[in-house]
Amino acid sequence: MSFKKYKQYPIVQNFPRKWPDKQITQAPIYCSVDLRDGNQALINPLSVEQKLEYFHTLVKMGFKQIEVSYPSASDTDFSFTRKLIEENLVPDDVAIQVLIPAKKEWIKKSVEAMSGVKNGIFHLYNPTNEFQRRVVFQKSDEEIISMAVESMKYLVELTKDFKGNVTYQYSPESFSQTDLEFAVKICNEVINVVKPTIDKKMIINLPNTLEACTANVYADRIEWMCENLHHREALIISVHPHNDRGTSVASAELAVLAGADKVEGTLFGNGERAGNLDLVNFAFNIYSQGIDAKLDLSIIDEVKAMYEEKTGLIVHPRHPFVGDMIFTAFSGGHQDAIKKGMDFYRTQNSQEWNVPYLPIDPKDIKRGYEKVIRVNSQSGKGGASFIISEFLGVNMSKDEAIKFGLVIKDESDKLKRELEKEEIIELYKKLNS
Ligand SMILES: CC(=O)SCCNC(=O)CCNC(=O)[C@H](O)C(C)(C)COP(=O)(O)OP(=O)(O)OC[C@H]1O[C@@H](n2cnc3c(N)ncnc32)[C@H](O)[C@@H]1OP(=O)(O)O
Ligand SMILES: CC(C)C(=O)C(=O)O
Repeated sequence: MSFKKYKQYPIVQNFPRKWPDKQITQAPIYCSVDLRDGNQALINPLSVEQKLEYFHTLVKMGFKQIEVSYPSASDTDFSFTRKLIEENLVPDDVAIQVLIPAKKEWIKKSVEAMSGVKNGIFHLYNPTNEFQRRVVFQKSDEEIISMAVESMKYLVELTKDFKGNVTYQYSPESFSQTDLEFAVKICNEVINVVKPTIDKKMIINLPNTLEACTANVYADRIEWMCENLHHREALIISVHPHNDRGTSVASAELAVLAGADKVEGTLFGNGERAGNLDLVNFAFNIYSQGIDAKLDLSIIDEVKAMYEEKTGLIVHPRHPFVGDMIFTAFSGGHQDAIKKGMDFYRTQNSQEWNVPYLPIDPKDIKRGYEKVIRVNSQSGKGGASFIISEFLGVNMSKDEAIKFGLVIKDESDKLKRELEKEEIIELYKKLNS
């Protein structure tokens, strides 16, 4: 094992960045790529029926852009796209997106899959980083650019008679490892083919295909691209962060500050390797800043159950905002502050959530308060007295709470486990009978 075989990611030199002084003030456009990028990372990709149930959940949550398939990958992906269109299963305000590699036969197949679509996003991609240009594709820079340009021309030609709304999206795939000069050159050539206008925009998606830099560097790269792309006013800039360094949420947030209008990601971050951007985490971050997240996050436990069932993956109990243990405190200091904070919130009838250690009100996602305070030998008087006041309606004096807290701590330490709410109530009743 040697760190010497890795090299440091280049920063954007002498760049007068503006994004550090900005704040997120509204939710960006979300695009769920669960049914494509998430799907291609599953041990067993989803069936048509499973995709359909998943799709309905995404629609129910409020997603307006959903990448539904890679139509040239499999019969399942092709048939699912056809089913959505032929059976009119896509609401009018939802656009479906398909991923298309830059090869004629695959473009043709993808266009066939989208025939009759009401709102379609045709997402063309080819890898652009130097290593892939030279080693994987063995093409010159001009040939790689020509691959993108000719493919986009072919795509535009094949879709020119479509009656529905057609939007083109281009990704310089592996943008994360592509030098900026080349990335902007290839994107500008593709933009020249589509000729977007303010009224008919195209999407340029700048993926962090392999996350290898800190979030601030990704933001610099996005802002640099925004400043150097032609016809910025006619573009929707999209980002597609992966999570190889575990910082995809930060990358997405800073990229939005840097000018991104759209973010692509998946529920709970499923995706290749360490995953895609976790859109649930991202949206809750927005919500907990007092901004409309533009997704129905109140049904997240229902969504989580669907996700775990379909993907066979488990959402970690400490997953931000939604894990099973996310609103639970065992330690005395935290419990004491939570109890005092909750009492204050209720008695003052406060409109502003400001309870220590609880980033949001568990009730927002239809969770009760019973899991907020759980008692073991790390707990103090606050935990036990919270249980007694919350579930027995008895408010102990401070002295009484101190004594009772010690009884509970000893009992839990002796049993070497957490005490259930019922056990605590039982002990309280016994001591007071
Ligand atoms: C970062 C991302 O997520 S990109 C999306 C990646 N997703 C997927 O690949 C899932 C779906 N893919 C598939 O089902 C298959 O790879 C197919 C159907 C596209 C191609 O299958 P095959 O013809 O067997 O090719 P295979 O998978 O071995 O290799 C990929 C080939 O496509 C080429 N290729 C890869 N990406 C692209 C692209 N965007 N445009 C054009 N060609 C491409 C590769 O250079 C390679 O070409 P070669 O066979 O001439 O060497
Ligand atoms: C096709 C592109 C957007 C992709 O999935 C990636 O680069 O991760």
